[in-house]
Amino acid sequence: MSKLVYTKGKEYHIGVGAGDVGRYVILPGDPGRCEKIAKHFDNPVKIAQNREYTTYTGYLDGEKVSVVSTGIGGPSASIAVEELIHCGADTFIRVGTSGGMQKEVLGGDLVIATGAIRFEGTTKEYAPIEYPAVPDFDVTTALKEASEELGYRHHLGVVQCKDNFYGQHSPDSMPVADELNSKWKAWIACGALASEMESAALFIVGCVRRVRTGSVMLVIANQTRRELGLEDPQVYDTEAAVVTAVEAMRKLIRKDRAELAAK
Ligand SMILES: O=P(O)(O)O[C@H]1O[C@H](CO)[C@@H](O)[C@H]1O
Ligand SMILES: O=c1cc[nH]c(=O)[nH]1
Repeated sequence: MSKLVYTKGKEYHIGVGAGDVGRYVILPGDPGRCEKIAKHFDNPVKIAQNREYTTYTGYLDGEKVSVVSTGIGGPSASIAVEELIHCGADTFIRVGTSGGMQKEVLGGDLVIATGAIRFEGTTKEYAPIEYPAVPDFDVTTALKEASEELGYRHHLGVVQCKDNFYGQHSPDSMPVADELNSKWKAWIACGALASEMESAALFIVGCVRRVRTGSVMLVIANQTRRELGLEDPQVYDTEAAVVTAVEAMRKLIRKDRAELAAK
């Protein structure tokens, strides 16, 4: 496979190379969330910043771990994951924000994805649409256990991914309003918990490249509740999702070590 090279030994977009990042990587969308996540690592060091991709590397339980922002949407998220795989990473947890879809999914809750609706373009260039976007079972279990132990209100289930943020929030302003509205209604009827933009790409790249992926999202608000005239608490502090992802990563590191030691 041919590889573009940004500077010698560095990946073209993320600007890092083998040895700069750990096997274990936390992936926020927002570059501004990286420093906050890196504060949970031991000895965090800022490694690179290029386009929407900011990278810090540090340690958890003595294991090298990194945080790399993906930017918004499937195209930039898939690039980050592909290039991190080139650098040796194989375990990824997305820490994002999302909008609640079911009325019991409140602002401030966490959503741990068990699957993602592929209403976006990136994954169509990887896999036929019939193939489901699903995370790794062990990563998802680690996220579930971490959120339970930390006592955070959380939900496990399917998330909806799209490319058009304002197609979610102002569907009636779009020429394809009928399609957007009827599908949104169907996804809610099927049980989709929350809407966001990167998990489908992360999960499909994970399946195709045989690496482990998972996602935890803070719910910042819920338009279904607003439409039903219910109270709609709005929460923007992502710390609960960040701590859940960090603790889940610690669990995976310990589990991997125990499995290696038992071999
Ligand atoms: O907060 P992040 O991780 O960026 O995630 C969500 O926020 C952005 C939209 O506001 C999209 O990237 C969406 O997936
Ligand atoms: O409503 C929301 C909130 C965060 N991210 C989204 O994609 N949608």
